[in-house]
Amino acid sequence: MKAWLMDGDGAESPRAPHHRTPDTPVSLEELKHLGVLYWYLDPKEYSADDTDAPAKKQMQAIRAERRYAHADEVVCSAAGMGDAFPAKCASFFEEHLHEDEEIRYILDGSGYFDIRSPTDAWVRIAVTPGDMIVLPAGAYHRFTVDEAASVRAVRLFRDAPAWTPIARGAGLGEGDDLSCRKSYLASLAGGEGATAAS
Ligand SMILES: CSCCC(=O)C(=O)O
Ligand SMILES: [Fe+2]
Repeated sequence: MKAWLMDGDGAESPRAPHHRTPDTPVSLEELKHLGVLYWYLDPKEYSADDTDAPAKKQMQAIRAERRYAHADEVVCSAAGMGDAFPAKCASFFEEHLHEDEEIRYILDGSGYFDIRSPTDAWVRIAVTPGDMIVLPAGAYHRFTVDEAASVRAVRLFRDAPAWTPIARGAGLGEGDDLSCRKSYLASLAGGEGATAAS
């Protein structure tokens, strides 16, 4: 996992890295201030079916602690999605939030999760196999594959899955009015988040 502040909003070419010049890395500590959680679970030691595989055990421990009852797999590629791939990519890349955490464990391929900094800059988080990431409820974010255009990931969820993305409206949009958004903003203001990755 690597993260950096993006140069611009990436709208013209979502799959390009969009590093600033000079590069402006964002540390794991700064991501923590944004409410992002991160683990590395060695993908060579992960098996979906073998509960004795070390990385699977680690995942089970995280799931138990954080009450992630639901798990499934998502394949995001032309091969995996066929004709639906371009439209799916477009919808993943629309800025949105969820009322619950977004949890992903990368199995194959790579991609970018983008999350807003407290000053509304985009922080780009590059993920590769072994990366397990949690984006907090109420945080505006988006996802894109990178130039290799393929990713396979485990999706985890508390209770029954509700993947509904809530778009950021213009001004006082839908997302801005939700209690999860207000809680998230309060968590930033209460910590050192207000100065992180700005
Ligand atoms: C790396 S997971 C693919 C994208 C996705 O599931 C999402 O954005 O919700
Ligand atoms: Fe999302």
